[in-house]
Parts: sequence; structure tokens; C-alpha cells
Amino acid sequence: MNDIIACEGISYTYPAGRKPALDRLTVRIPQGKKTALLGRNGSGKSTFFLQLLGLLRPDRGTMRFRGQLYPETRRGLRGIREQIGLVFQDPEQQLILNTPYEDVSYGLRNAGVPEPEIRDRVREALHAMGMTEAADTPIHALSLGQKKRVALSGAMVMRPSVLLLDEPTAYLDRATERALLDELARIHDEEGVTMVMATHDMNLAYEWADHCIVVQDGHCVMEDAPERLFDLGESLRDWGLSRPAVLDLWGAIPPRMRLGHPTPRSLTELEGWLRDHLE
Ligand SMILES: Nc1ncnc2c1ncn2[C@@H]1O[C@H](COP(=O)(O)OP(=O)(O)OP(=O)(O)O)[C@@H](O)[C@H]1O
Repeated sequence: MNDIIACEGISYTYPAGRKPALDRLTVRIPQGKKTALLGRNGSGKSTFFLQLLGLLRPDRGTMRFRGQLYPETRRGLRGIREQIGLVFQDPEQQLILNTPYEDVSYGLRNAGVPEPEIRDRVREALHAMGMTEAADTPIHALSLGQKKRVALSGAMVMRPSVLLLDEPTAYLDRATERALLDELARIHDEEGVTMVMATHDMNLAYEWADHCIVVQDGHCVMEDAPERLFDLGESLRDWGLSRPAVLDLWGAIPPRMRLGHPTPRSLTELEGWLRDHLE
């Protein structure tokens, strides 16, 4: 597996922090894959995202993007930021202009993209998120799910190679969550974008991720495929993680019935299996 990002022993303490937010963190982000970043509140996930964007710099350790050390200069870091998009947990923190159209065009205009191209790219990005009709609606009149879609459009319009998603499904209802996940799947499959998602939802991590990273107290304690990670019992509890419900339900089905069938990755998949096998 090729790594698009590799961090080696990075540590960081906030100026006002009493202990390190990141403590000798060593992790890699595989290129073109979907990585879930897991860990209890305060374990360092958001801080890690800010480090990846170059908005915070490690006190020690090294970070590489496509095999090259992160640049030291502002200009170099801006170049990294053009290739990495971040969608904040709270869209209110991200959306700064009056309408979706204005907000999504902001980054392109800053990058000096010509107006006709801005128009086309913004329309395309809003259309992909089903936000065409709301393009000129005041942001404050949008629902939370719509605001999240605008934030995602704003990140995607820059055509990043890596998309960082901080709790993208937090506060969303099931239907809006499903629509957002379908859109992420489309972006991943069609555009080959590497994705990293911080989430507290273990069902989602198990269903969505190819690769999982677990952080505890700013340190990586486990990095593996979801099926191996979620097979661990006690350690999961120590790290503040739960087992995905689908694994417990699947385990409750008599072994002779499930023998030879791959373990379902989601409750929807399990539901389909039950429908086929219990008729
Ligand atoms: N601006 C700040 N100043 C001082 N300490 C901070 C600051 N931001 C975060 N921290 C501390 O750094 C540590 C890591 O926080 P971080 O927000 O990265 O965790 P997280 O895993 O993203 O948490 P959550 O799951 O709640 O979003 C915590 O101890 C937190 O209190």
C-alpha cells in the first residue's frame, strides 16, 4: 500500500495546554483509501487534522506528503493546503460568506482562478451535493444537513487529493447521513480521493473504512483493517471504542447458518441477508 501521508513520532502541546495533545504519534495514510480515525474525546484527532493541514506544526517528529518532508515556508504549506481539504464537524465554523454560491467560490477566487471557470466549478460542486436550488439562499436559512453539504462542496471544489472529514455525520438524521455517505462514496470511487474520517460511530467506521487508526492520549495504539480491529475485545473497551452492532447480531446467529457467508459490514447488509435466509 502506498502512503500519501506518513507521520513519524510527532508531538505537539498547545501553548495553553498542560499535556501534549499529540505524543510521539506515528501513523500513515494509505493513498486512495478510506481511513477511519478513532479514539475517545480529547485523544487528539482534530489536532492531528490541523497538523496535516500545516495549520499547526509539530514540536518534534517528521511529516511527509507524497514522500517529501512537509515544507517549512508559508508558501510551501499553502501548496500542501491546496491538496488537502478539511470539512469541519460544525459547518458554522467553516461557512463564512452569505450564500452557498459565494462561500463555495471563495477558495477558487483566492487562488486566482478565472471567473468563468469559477462559475462552472461552483455550479458543478453544488449540483453534486444536490444544492443547486439553494445556491443563492442565505446560509443562515439552511438546515444543518444542507450546511454540511455546502461545506463539503467548498472542500471538493478545490479538487483535493486528500479529504479530511471531522465527524461528518454528527447531528444528521439517518436519511441525510445516508445521502452524505453516498456522495462520499461517489467522490471516492470516481475521483480516487484519499479520505480520512474522524468518527465516534463504530457502525459507520466498520461499514465505511478500509483502514483504521486508533489514537489514545495523542499516541497511535493500533492501526489495522476494520475486521481485525473490531475483532479485539478488551482492548477496544480500553480505548473507549465499542463493537459495531452488526458484529454482535451476526454472532447471535447460529454458526451453522452463517458458515461460509462473509460477515456483513452494515445493518442494512445484515437485514438483506436475514430476509434471504429466514424466508
Ligand atoms: N486550543 C487548545 N488549547 C489548549 N488545549 C487544547 C486546544 N485544543 C485542544 N486541546 C487539547 O488537546 C487535546 C486533544 O484535543 P482534540 O480536540 O485534538 O481531540 P479530539 O480527539 O479531536 O476530541 P473530540 O473527539 O472531542 O473531537 C485535548 O486534551 C484538548 O483538551
